[in-house]
Amino acid sequence: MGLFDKYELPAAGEKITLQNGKLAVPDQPIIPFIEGDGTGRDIWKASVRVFDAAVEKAYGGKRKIAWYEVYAGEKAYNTFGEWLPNDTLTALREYIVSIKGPLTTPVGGGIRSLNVALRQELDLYVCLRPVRHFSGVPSPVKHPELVDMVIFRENSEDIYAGIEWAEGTPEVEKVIKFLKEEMGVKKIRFPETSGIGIKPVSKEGSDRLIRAAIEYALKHNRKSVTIVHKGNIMKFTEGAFKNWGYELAEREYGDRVFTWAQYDRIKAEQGEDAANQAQKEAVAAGKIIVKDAIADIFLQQILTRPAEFDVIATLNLNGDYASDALAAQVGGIGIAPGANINYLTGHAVFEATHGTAPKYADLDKVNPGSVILSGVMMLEHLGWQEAADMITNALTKTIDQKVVTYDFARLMEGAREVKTSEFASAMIENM
Ligand SMILES: NC(=O)C1=CN([C@@H]2O[C@H](COP(=O)(O)OP(=O)(O)OC[C@H]3O[C@@H](n4cnc5c(N)ncnc54)[C@H](OP(=O)(O)O)[C@@H]3O)[C@@H](O)[C@H]2O)C=CC1
Ligand SMILES: O=C(O)CCC(=O)C(=O)O
Ligand SMILES: [Mg+2]
Repeated sequence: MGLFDKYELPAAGEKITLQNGKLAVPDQPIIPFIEGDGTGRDIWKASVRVFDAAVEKAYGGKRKIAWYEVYAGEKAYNTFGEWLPNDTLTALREYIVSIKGPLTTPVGGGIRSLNVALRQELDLYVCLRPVRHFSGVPSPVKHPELVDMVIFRENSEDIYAGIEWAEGTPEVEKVIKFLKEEMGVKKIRFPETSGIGIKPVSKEGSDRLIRAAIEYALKHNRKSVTIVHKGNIMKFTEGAFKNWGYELAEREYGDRVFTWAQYDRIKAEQGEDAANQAQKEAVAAGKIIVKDAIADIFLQQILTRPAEFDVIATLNLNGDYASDALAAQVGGIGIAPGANINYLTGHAVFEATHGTAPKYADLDKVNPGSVILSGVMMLEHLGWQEAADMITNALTKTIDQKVVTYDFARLMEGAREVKTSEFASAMIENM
């Protein structure tokens, strides 16, 4: 039997492979893409032209991406009668690096998130979302340039595991009975009418996420890693995440980090001045400060003192909220890129932070910037830095010319509002 049940094999290109833990990228790599639902369709059409133009210009035709369409969401359902065909998972595994548009998830019922399913099936345990300001991009805050953070969101656990039972079902009745009778739980306020959700958070899952964040901070000369959690309330999930983070930082990176757990120990033994002095010396020695913040105050402080935050390591739900909040500070979700990565297998699925924005679907209206910048992250992941830089420069230049889509135009003086496709064309002209 062939590789796929329903899909044809790619017509052109060669496979990316993993050799000695590193990606080996041929000049014509096969890269699967999922177009996405809703505005995903408008955005993909525009973005792919930008990617192809940049690669062509950067390498004079020597390199070219062999795009390979795979299906998920509405297009998959309409074509194959399945929301997430097995062939898609096979392709994403086989070809290692891919990119996707957003996929719709119904609220309160219906299918579970296909986006989350892809992350779980490929064990893409890091959701990496860099947030920084591009000059000229309109922002609701006075100093958007102070925001330069990289979110490491745990991508395989937490309430996104989808372990929940609906109110009124025999299943939830059974779970509530078990909790009351066998676990001594007395605090379910309305046991007759509750739905129940379960939040699994493991040491292994937390360790690998926090390790990836610290590795990133070391590699990119960042100043700090902040572990963001709600550990005062959820002690054995979010609180444990914080504790495991400090333990891992000291155990695996002892000579290259200084943690606030260390600070607290020094303070308890030798006083506050000694602790401050120890932290000062660590900073002077170029060590990374590993600290933590409770999620609610974190959301205030990223607004009031963004310069104090750098790399962020957090659990799945916190990371989801923080991503959209931080995106707003640097110009909105129209320009917020991301990647889902397994650093051990090399598998990576690049995708924007935003969703399908259905009210704008097929209007050729929305900002393609998030997917375009996700593509920049993908090109960097492939080691095609020249093409990546060409796109970033073209994006900056186009925005500087005040040629922007509706989301920026409504916040800018003297902007020329263009369609999704026109923005891509303007970028290509600016390369
Ligand atoms: N990874 C994924 O595939 C994700 C999927 N989703 C799914 O998407 C669907 C819709 O979710 P929703 O909560 O409405 O969030 P969306 O991110 O889809 O849209 C919310 C708002 O964000 C703005 N926006 C989104 N994309 C762009 C863009 N490219 N350019 C400019 N502005 C943009 C628009 O704001 P305005 O109206 O102010 O112009 C839009 O109304 C849901 O089914 C959800 O589950 C959500 C997030 C991620
Ligand atoms: O899967 C979805 O529909 C939403 C996911 C999401 O909001 C995210 O990953 O940021
Ligand atoms: Mg989200």
